[in-house]
Amino acid sequence: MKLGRLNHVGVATPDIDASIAFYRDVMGANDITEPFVLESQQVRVCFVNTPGENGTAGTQIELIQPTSPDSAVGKWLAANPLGGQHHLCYEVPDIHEAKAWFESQGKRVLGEPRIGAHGTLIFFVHPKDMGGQLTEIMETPKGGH
Ligand SMILES: CC[C@H](C(=O)O)C(=O)SCCNC(=O)CCNC(=O)[C@H](O)C(C)(C)COP(=O)(O)OP(=O)(O)OC[C@H]1O[C@@H](n2cnc3c(N)ncnc32)[C@H](O)[C@@H]1OP(=O)(O)O
Ligand SMILES: [Co+2]
Repeated sequence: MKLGRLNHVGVATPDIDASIAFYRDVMGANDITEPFVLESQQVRVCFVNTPGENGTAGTQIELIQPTSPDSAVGKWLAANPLGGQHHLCYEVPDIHEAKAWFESQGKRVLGEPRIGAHGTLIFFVHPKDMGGQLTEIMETPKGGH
């Protein structure tokens, strides 16, 4: 498998509007997308775009607020009420090759690849098999960033 760029850091929050104000007013972010609900993942999500180099896209902070306490992020927030780093997302050129690779390494791939918040195929690998890090794998968008 060929590891691509770190596409985003997933940051869970109990209040996405307060987190947007924090990234804008404290962190000086000037490129934050409008939040939208991704019902399939029971999250309200937006992206804080950080500057890249030489005109390339930088890594994003993916702010995720659960729409239900029974969701993956809702459960995580119950144990981490302030929120914080929830997962890392790396790009790969071929999502199906990557899934086969992680399974060959004995890592638990959570479900079949599905369309994620960036509109490309993604899957997650269980944190207990990844040194404690919930890891999202995402197919590199065809048109780049
Ligand atoms: C914006 C949408 C975008 C997209 O999908 O495109 C997203 O990124 S959505 C993000 C939300 N979706 C997910 O996180 C899907 C993948 N996650 C899961 O399937 C579950 O959260 C899972 C399987 C990792 C844990 O679910 P479970 O029901 O087993 O919850 P437990 O609380 O029992 O956790 C078991 C065990 O894992 C530890 N854990 C849970 N979440 C995390 C995490 N984010 N990072 C690290 N470790 C995590 C938890 O502490 C438990 O450990 P233990 O030692 O047993 O207490
Ligand atoms: Co994500």
